[in-house]
Amino acid sequence: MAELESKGNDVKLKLKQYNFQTENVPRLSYTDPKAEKFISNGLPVVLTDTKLVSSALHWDLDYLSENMGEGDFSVFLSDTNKFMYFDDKKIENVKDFKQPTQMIEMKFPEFVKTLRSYKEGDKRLYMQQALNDTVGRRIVMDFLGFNWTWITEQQKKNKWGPLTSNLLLVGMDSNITPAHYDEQENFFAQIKGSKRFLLFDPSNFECLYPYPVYHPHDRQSQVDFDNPDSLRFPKFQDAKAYEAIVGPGDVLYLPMYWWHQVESVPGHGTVISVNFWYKAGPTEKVEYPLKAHQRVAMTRNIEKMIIQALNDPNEVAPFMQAMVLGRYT
Ligand SMILES: O=C(O)C(=O)[C@H]1CC[C@@H](C(=O)O)C1
Ligand SMILES: [Zn+2]
Repeated sequence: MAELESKGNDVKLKLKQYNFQTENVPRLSYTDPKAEKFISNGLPVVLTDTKLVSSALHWDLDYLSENMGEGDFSVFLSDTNKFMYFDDKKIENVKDFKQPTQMIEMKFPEFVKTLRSYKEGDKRLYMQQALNDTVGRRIVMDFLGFNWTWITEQQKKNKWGPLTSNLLLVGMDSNITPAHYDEQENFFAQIKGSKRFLLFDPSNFECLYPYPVYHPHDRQSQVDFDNPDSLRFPKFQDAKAYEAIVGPGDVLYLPMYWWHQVESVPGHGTVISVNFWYKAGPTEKVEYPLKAHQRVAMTRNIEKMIIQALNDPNEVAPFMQAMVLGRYT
């Protein structure tokens, strides 16, 4: 991280600047009591010394090529540096939906070869694949070497549900995952290269205009951060961002429902990360006023109920407008 800090201004220069203010996410040792407090309060924090993925810090393209085994890996291709997620099960709900990326299955060596032969104008690549039991023995050993003691203690202390997956991310620098939120708790471990996170508290729901729940881009912001449409999205300028830059060995606690845009920092070549997604724990006691993320969860349930009841995504907007316009406005 020192390298990044010493080039503080340079990194800032290389990084895109947006028109919203950003505040830094704290960087703390995992031994700092404040760090545990952030996690238990569902606030983002960068932990600098968990050694969570120390056993994988030697991972690079050659090592992974030799040891990732014979499995197929999901590789996304994009004409731009943006890789917006979409749920292909919801494509039928939206007429003329244009897929922003294509996904192809590749063996790891083939992925590396394609990555290394990339030239300007080619489709950009981003491998995003949950680690599974098809990986080679060395990767299994590295995986077993993760600091499971610490992370399992966090899972228990915060009463989270089970670990659902570890997503391996291998991408080109400058790749961007546009702003979205997930419904799981996440420890995001950086292995090679650096990533910049722009994070927004769930209460920014009104400023980030998520797609409708029935849309393939459910959970993704409709706002193009590079060219925000202030007429359609007037509150975007009020969004309050936090920024975290993570380098090898850093772990970002990314609370569920927190919005995040993830940018692979230019100039570092291949960027490798692994995330740890945990199901949320049970809500023990409902306290009022409801928390922002609980309100978001409520909007999702209401939208799902209306979609199911009307059985036609095109009827949802008129129905909700009829319910609200002139009555609650
Ligand atoms: O871990 C998460 O929640 C994500 O959104 C991952 C999916 C794309 C990844 C990236 O680093 O670009 C981040
Ligand atoms: Zn995410």
